[in-house]
Amino acid sequence: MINSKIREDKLETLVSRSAVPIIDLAHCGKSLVHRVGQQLHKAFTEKGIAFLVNHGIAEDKIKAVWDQFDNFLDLPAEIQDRHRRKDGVNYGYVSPGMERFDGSTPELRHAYNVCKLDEQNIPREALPELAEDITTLCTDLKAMSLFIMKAMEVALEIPPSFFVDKHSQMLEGDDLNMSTLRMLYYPAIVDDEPGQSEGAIRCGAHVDYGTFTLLAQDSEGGLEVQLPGSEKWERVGHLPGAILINGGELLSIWTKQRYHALPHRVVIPEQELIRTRGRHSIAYFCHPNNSILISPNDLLGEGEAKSEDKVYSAYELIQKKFNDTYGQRSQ
Ligand SMILES: O=C(O)CCC(=O)C(=O)O
Ligand SMILES: [Fe+2]
Repeated sequence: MINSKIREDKLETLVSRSAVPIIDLAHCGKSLVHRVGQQLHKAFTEKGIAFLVNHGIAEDKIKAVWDQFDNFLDLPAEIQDRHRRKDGVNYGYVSPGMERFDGSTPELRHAYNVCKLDEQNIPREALPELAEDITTLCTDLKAMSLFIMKAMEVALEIPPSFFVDKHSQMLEGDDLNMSTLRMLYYPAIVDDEPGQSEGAIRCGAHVDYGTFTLLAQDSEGGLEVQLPGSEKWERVGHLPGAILINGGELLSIWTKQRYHALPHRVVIPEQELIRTRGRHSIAYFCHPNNSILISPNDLLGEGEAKSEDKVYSAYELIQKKFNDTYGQRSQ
């Protein structure tokens, strides 16, 4: 009996194989922005993913937001309904089954998107502490994103502020910029419950749409990625306290695919014990301002030929993606 259960400590992960680059954001010695830039450049070109450690965002701040999202999910349905994501906007509550990343399989997860720190985006009235905790975390993640952009500018040898200027309206509202803090809760899997059949998924395979994503996940596991050049799904694993960064599609277009947009998904854990527990994560999706034109010719390397492809704005590119994900349901 015991043999039929897969033990967590026996599972091979990218963390257990030391296959994910780890980037230390603590300042020591050489100029921080240069070192981080070089390490990010290597990580984005070779793997599309890295762990950021010593990033200065206390674990308590992240846990506080997870706890507050649990409180939201305990609210009466009529209060939750008032905060549902509506047609044409990105902020608000998305209940299980509303998103379909692969176009067909519904996601078994609760999500709450925040694109601006105001009453409309955050259920402040229902949960004043949630508003406070989200505001603190958003401020930290935004600052961290801006630092990462500066490091990327140095590594790519492009004009200072190239990225920072194009992301100047992060968290000023989805009408200006689609950057989003997304709280996520994947409920425990109860076998035999309708909708949790074979083929069910916590989050279907996709690449993130924007510039890059910062992801804080708990220790429950389930996140899998396809590393560049491979179709094999590999478990990421858990590095305590680390924040994961993965490249998005816009960054990949911008860099003429030199930086990878990493396919990823969240599966239902194989281990019986773990699947009966819920999983929390928080993603901060970093996007350029909606009006920015994303041209692969902006960052041409020496001697590289110009692309003749049609140039779209960040807004046009993301709308196309949203239509694929939410289908006719909410977009
Ligand atoms: O929950 C996670 O770990 C990943 C979520 C994700 O990839 C997404 O929402 O885009
Ligand atoms: Fe994602």
